[in-house]
Amino acid sequence: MPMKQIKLRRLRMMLNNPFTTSFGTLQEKEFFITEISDDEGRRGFGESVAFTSPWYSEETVTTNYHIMKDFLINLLKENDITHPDDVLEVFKPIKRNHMAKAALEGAVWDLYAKQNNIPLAEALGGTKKEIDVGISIGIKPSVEDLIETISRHVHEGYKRIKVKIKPGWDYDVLREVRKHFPDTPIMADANSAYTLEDLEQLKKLDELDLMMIEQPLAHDDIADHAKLQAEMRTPICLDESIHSLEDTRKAIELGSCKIINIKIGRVGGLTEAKRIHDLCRQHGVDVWCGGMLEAGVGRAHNIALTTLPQFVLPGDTAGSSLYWKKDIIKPEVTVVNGVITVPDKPGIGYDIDDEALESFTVDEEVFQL
Ligand SMILES: O=C(O)CCC(=O)C1=CC=C[C@@H](O)[C@@H]1C(=O)O
Ligand SMILES: [Mg+2]
Repeated sequence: MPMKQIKLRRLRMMLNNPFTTSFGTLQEKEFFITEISDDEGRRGFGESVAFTSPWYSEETVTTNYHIMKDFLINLLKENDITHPDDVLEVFKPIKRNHMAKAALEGAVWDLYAKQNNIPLAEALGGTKKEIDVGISIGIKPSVEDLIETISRHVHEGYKRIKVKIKPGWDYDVLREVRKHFPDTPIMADANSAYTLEDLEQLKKLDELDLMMIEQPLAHDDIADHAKLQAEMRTPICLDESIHSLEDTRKAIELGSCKIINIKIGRVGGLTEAKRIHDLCRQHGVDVWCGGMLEAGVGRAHNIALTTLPQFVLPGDTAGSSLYWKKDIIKPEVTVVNGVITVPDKPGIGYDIDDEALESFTVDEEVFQL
């Protein structure tokens, strides 16, 4: 694959609404937009998803920069890439740092699709023309506030509502939510806030007919989740503890979950995401695409991945305007009645709004390949 140069841009964007999880509140997002160009002037784009502090995983915006600049870009320089799937292999000597790897691999995939004049979704083997999406709601100051927010999004047509929970903000809150929305698909995300000592409290959630409970136990656990799943009727979905195809295989073998949330950044890129998808398909494990409060480029990658057939549950890729006053792609991602129409232009399918991109850039650096 012809590749000429890489540009790393550090961006800073304000979220429209603060996002609160069991770890704290996020108001601003800092991340990298990676751009790989070829001699013909084609440009492939990727987006890093780590946060500024390591609360979700060990990676941060700064570790992403260090790993890309000091290791991964050199590996791209030194190795021939004939297909984007090669990138996973080329990056193998570097342990973990999946979000840094995915940020560069995503740009290679977009460039490849553009060089072949096909949509990224098609390059990945996806077939859906439309995808169903849900929305993730952060922890709110009061139950009334939460009910009001859910009500707004249910009326907008989002296909499922994800509510963040933590000890002290779980069963009673969800019971109220269920009372107000008896027929809405509702799920809970605990971001690893519980242990097996909370078994009785977690089992109470079985009454509420939730679609699933996401990552109730430790961020690095697969074994205890298997014990919990054996005790609960509600499907468990793993997020934080699935980093690879191998993790997925073990989780399936142990019965740690019935559903997997695939995040491209968390698993090291689109190639690994696709492999995890394929294994889940073989085993009848449902998957959906998670979100990391992405700007337009990351959002476009999520949409392309979601066109694969085993993404049978609505993902977290909501419309751009819920997150940003202005996004960095044109047009922005729009959701109508909980559905996104997959773009059919080559690559990620959305144009980059260069003016917006420039306006959010705080730093940039160019590397020749
Ligand atoms: O809207 C989105 O992009 C999804 C938001 C969301 O639920 C999450 C974003 C980032 C970290 C987590 O708190 C979380 C998740 O765990 O899925
Ligand atoms: Mg989660």
